[in-house]
Amino acid sequence: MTWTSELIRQTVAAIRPPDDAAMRAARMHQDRLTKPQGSLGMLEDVSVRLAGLAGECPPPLPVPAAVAIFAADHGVHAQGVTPWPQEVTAQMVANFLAGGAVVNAFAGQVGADVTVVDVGVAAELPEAPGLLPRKVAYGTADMTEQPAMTAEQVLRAVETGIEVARDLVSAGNRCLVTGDMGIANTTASAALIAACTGLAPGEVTGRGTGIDEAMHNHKIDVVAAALDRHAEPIRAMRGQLHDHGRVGRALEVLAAVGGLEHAALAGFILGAASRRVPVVLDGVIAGAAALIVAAVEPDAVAACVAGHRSMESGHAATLVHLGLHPLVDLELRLGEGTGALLALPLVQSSVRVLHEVATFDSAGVTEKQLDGQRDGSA
Ligand SMILES: O=C(O)c1ccc[n+]([C@@H]2O[C@H](COP(=O)([O-])O)[C@@H](O)[C@H]2O)c1
Ligand SMILES: Cc1cc2nc[nH]c2cc1C
Repeated sequence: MTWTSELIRQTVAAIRPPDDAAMRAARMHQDRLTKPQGSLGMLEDVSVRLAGLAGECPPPLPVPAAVAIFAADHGVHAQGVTPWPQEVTAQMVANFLAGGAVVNAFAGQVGADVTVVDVGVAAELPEAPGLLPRKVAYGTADMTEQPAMTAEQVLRAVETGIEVARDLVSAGNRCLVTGDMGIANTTASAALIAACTGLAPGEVTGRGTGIDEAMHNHKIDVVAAALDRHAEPIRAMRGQLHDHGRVGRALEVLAAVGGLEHAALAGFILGAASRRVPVVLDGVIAGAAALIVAAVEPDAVAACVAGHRSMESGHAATLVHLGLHPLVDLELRLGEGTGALLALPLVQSSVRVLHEVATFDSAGVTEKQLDGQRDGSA
């Protein structure tokens, strides 16, 4: 069985490590700007990381930005892991396209374009402006019974994400934002997070859209059952050194317990990284996809900015594992791309500082005095 494709291979091969010289230049430039050194806190780190990604200082302004909402359904829904009926996925897609969801309000507020991608919604969706019909399957299979996706399906979904990233960048976008919609996708996310981090299902399985304790306990058991069934590919991925098989091993785990939107999001992140364009991650679903990306190509994480920390348990551990620091923490647990969109102006502001803020020299502002200068002895 082939667990990679020419497009995926080329995309991964194009990903480069961050450029040290550009990062050093950005750090030095930050230190010359008219502000006390380090006073922009985490925003300075974001600007330095984006300089490393772009390979130049200052990096391009991450404007304009576009959010891609990958929508799909999940066979594991049949296990009773969420109180919401599966048709809500398709209904929310219609709501996104009509402009009536929270993601539309937030995208409007920050000037981001919205694209909705049907990568695996169980229902047939009518054509509509703003909808990319890229259905790979009518939802996944139940991961407690068999792999959620076939090899062919996971590859097509990853390729879809790569192509969406490529097309949004070709259209002029300089920042990509992840969005997702899929009833039951927090169960698949928990399984991916447990598989990639080695943490126990009870530590990474959250309450999703809001479930009671009994359903939460059952959801943990469902995640544990899926991990047991697919223990072999998970062990193979976690035991691997960085050899040539790492892409296939990670994608086999993604196929076993992931969703079609996770696969497309993984491709979207890889596509952004290969084009050296930043991608702002939303919550636990994008985080789970990013863990697979890190297993495929660790350097791709340099393209990622963690927009926020979701309330969903498992997301905090995911960010620690990725080495990413969330920009905002507003106790959100909505998905759609909402947390990432709120963080977008912070990312953009961090880079604008490198472009526009005067230096002490150019503005004629006196710099902080050294100890010796203050007491007149130097
Ligand atoms: O982004 C998050 O961290 C997040 C946390 C909880 C729920 N969600 C959203 O809620 C849906 C999945 O919830 P559930 O309970 O059906 O698994 C899906 O459409 C996600 O976008 C998203
Ligand atoms: C109403 C609703 C909106 C959502 N947006 C993202 N996931 C969602 C889940 C539900 C149930």
